Amino acid sequence: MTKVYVPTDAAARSVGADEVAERITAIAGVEVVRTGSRGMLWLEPMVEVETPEGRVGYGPVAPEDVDGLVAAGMLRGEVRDIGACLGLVEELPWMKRQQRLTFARVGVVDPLSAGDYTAHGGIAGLRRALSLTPAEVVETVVDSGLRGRGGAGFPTGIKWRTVLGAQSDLKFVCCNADEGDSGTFADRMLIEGDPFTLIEGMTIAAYAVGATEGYVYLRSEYPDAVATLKEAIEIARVEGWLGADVLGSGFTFDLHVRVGAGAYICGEETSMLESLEGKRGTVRAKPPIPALEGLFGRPTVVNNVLSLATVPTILAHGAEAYAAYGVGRSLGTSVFQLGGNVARGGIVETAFGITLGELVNDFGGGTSSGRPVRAAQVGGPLGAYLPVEQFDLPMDYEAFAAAGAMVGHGGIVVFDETVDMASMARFAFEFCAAESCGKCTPCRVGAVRGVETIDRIVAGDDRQKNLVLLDDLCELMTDGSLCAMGGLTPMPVRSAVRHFGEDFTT
Ligand SMILES: NC(=O)c1ccc[n+]([C@@H]2O[C@H](COP(=O)([O-])OP(=O)(O)OC[C@H]3O[C@@H](n4cnc5c(N)ncnc54)[C@H](O)[C@@H]3O)[C@@H](O)[C@H]2O)c1
Ligand SMILES: Cc1cc2nc3c(=O)[nH]c(=O)nc-3n(C[C@H](O)[C@H](O)[C@H](O)COP(=O)(O)O)c2cc1C
Ligand code: SF4
Repeated sequence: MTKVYVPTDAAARSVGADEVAERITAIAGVEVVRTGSRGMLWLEPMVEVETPEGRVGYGPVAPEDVDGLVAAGMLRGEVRDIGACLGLVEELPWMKRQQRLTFARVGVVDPLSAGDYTAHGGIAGLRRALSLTPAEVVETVVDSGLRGRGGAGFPTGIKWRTVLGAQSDLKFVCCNADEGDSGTFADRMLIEGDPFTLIEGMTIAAYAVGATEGYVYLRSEYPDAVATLKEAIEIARVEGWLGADVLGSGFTFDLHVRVGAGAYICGEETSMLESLEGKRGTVRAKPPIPALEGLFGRPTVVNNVLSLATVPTILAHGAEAYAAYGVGRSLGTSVFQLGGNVARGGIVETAFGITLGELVNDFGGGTSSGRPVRAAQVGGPLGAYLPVEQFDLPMDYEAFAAAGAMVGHGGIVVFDETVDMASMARFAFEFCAAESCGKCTPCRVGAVRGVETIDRIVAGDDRQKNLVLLDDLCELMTDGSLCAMGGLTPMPVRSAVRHFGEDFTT
């Protein structure tokens, strides 16, 4: 029987996936399977067709297309490529060129089927972890080279080693699923498409450091992810993957979901901890680091969704297998996210070392406007703007840092030649002014003064003097801010001035 996979994630549903599924279900001889999204963003749901001979097509299908596709024989497998059928031929190679480890099951399995999960390799990592000592699990993660996928790139295993070594009667694992950065959506897609992987990763983390309780701090803007994760946790408890005696090992760990309230700053780990404790989300000074004094003052692992969701594959296949991907100190794969003015937006999981240009042009297909690409902002709203002349930069934490940029969470937002970089720099300050927690002066006041300074530069008011003032302000915010909100806002500003200075004249 022909199987048609129709995504269930929020983005796909917002463009009619439920109706597509309904219409296709009515066709004899076709089974509809709802999975998470494969990760390609389109204005129609990306549907995949599989016949007994294998996968025959992957492409966008709007509800009103279904009847036409049936008439064309596509759903009976007579048309080999659904993309070609719709005049779009790029999608299948786009998927095949990826190296999906963290996202291996996303778009393949029913997100809430425990049977599907184990049939596709789920729980193998947890079983392996439970056969090792906690210290051995930690060292496996250290050896894999995994670095924090939330943006800062701190080695995950080293963080866990600190928590393991801390003496306390109570320890926690907290997953940062606040995903506040514009142009990032991988955390959401992972949770909506393969939630058990995150649960498994958190359970392994808890075993490794000696924690008994975990929290997922999930943004309220993701109601589908909240519902999916809560249901997955219930199922995991029934399966014995969580609870008083995980897989009969005697180890106890349970997990709770806490929903944020729309503050970007609550993605900063110490604000997130304050919020989890029921307080207003403001930044705590570090040290002490959360690894030593985190949630309710106890040693706490704080990791991003993707850092935790990558741990099961590392445990299942070994540190060496994971570290075989990547370059330099940027090992493994990263889940890059293409957005903005790009022809084919979506998730691209590949080994580190791929260039920015390959991602934007080969995977992304250039701009959606058809005009030439002018710049990409990498790493969210606090990341640098890179001109096309720098698109041969490899996606590598150190190479980006050397270029005055950051890989961050792997979000890439593309702009065409019509972008005005002075207004983008102004926006960086505006964003900081709106999202600042207000605790320290360089950020709270500096962001407002930054907007005014850029306005004077663009108006041609004492331009040279104000450019110097802008540079001073950026230096002060970088060095004097309590957290990376104020500390990194100068990065997009300075990169815009450095690479696109012509936009700052009247
Ligand atoms: N994902 C998003 O939506 C988003 C949004 C805004 C910013 N960011 C990212 O956040 C980053 C900044 O985050 P940050 O301020 O938490 O970075 P950081 O460098 O202060 O910390 C990174 C992580 O390493 C831990 N750590 C640091 N030193 C340690 C040590 N010696 N031992 C154990 N653990 C240690 C920290 O507790 C934290 O968990 C930026 O680079 C940006 O890319 C991400
Ligand atoms: C303003 C600000 C917002 C942040 N938002 C997020 C976020 O939404 N998700 C995230 O994982 N990390 C975010 N971070 C980074 C966290 O503070 C922290 O470094 C991360 O959760 C650690 O996990 P990792 O080591 O697995 O990346 C943010 C940092 C700052 C300064
Ligand atoms: S840099 Fe901004 S967000 Fe961070 S503590 Fe200071 S005021 Fe708050």
